[in-house]
Amino acid sequence: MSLPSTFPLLHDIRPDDISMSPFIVSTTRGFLPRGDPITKLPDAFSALENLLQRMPIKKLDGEPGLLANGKFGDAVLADLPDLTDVILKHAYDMVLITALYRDYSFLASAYLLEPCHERHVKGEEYGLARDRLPKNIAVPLNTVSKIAGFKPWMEYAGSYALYNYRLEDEKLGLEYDNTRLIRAFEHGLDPSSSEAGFVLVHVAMVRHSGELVDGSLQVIQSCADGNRDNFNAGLAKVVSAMTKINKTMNLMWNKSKPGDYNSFRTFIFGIAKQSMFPNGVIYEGVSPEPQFFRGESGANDSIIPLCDNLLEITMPNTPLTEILQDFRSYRPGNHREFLEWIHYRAQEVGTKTFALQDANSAKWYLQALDQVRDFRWRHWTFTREYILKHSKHKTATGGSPIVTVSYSTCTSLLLGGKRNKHLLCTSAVTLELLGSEV
Ligand code: HEM
Ligand SMILES: N[C@@H](CC(=O)c1ccccc1NC=O)C(=O)O
Repeated sequence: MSLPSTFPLLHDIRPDDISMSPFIVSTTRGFLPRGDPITKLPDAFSALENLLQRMPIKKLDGEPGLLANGKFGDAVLADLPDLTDVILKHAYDMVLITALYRDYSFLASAYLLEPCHERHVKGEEYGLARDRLPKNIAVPLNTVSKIAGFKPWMEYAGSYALYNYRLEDEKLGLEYDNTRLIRAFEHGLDPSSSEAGFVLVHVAMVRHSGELVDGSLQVIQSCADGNRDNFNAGLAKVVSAMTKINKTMNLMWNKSKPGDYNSFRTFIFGIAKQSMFPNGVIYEGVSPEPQFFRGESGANDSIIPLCDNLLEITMPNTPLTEILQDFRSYRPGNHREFLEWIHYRAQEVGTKTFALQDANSAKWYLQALDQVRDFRWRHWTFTREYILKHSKHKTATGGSPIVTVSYSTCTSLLLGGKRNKHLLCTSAVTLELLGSEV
């Protein structure tokens, strides 16, 4: 099959156009939304806004909120009308619908996982979560998810991470110190907290993905044209963007402390493959059948998959391959289409072969690979320091088995020599491998 030689990528991000999804890949904003998320809901949604502001363990004013003392579940049942009809009147406004998706997915996670949080703070295991999502959350969440094209459960891009930042001062843009969270479970409304740091470092990294997208397109196009100089310049942009992304990633250690991670992590688990939800969740008013969705995860970020696809880094077939395939459906539709297009076009034009035919191109290509290796090594150290050293829970938020299974078989399949292991494996596979080795 021959693919279109160009991808309909946005060069003009049209931040004020509310008829399009906020998540359209562009050469300027990369994988960030086209425009910064709206931070306060219109008055028609004041009951929802009010509940969200009262929800976090520490509210914006520093006082304890509803999750601090197990009062959130009762407040949901008492104070939240079913706003589905109001939502349907705004179905044309994709920017608002995406903000509502973020907000209802926060409510759903907080509501169902509140009992697990209560046990976790007492030093106990998570135990069972609530297993029924009440109609006043379930129906609106299902409605906005359908319109926005997300799963009706919190996602990385459309909710917790990439649609959850605001600028303290509009003029100062996306500089790290100028960003704040819109919604939080724990202490995240305090910008110096580990929850804020965790999310805002992701945003600060993805901020550099415009240059990565731009460079990737140039690599594909110039390879198809046989234009060596442009090809090298495209790879140089990829290296430049990835160098910035990796440097920013290193901020995580300072902005979000490993020992703090597990307290807000309770709220970002999924409802599939988790001991807290052995029978999934009934969405009241939506379906009598239990629902199962993976939790959000950086595995749904598009930076590393873009590099893998562009540079033709091949993935070995392991028990985790299927899980990683499944993660793909938890990305915004346009991110997914773009990654697929890069995947097939890179093979069609032969980026790797073209790079290795020339010493200068090969140098740039290897530098790009080295950035991917750098990312994956640091990512593994995050997993070790933030999760494995502090948690006995066997499954990561996205539902991959983090510490249990012995992956020795796939280790030998994958590695084919220790030196290239971080390059060959996806991050999730890498951590499994190293988890069983280190
Ligand atoms: C303290 C910081 C982090 C921790 C503890 C962490 C942890 C994890 C874990 C446990 C997984 C396994 C997947 C699952 O089941 O959920 C994962 C996957 C992944 N994470 Fe992270 N992560 C962190 C930061 C990041 C950042 C900053 C990014 C990039 C923006 C990222 C990108 C990825 C990717 C791309 C995957 C796997 C998908 C693949 O390799 O194809 N992570 N992470
Ligand atoms: N899978 C991780 C969480 C995680 O990965 C994540 C969750 C929300 C936003 C970004 C994330 N980043 C990294 O992979 C975990 O199990 O803790």
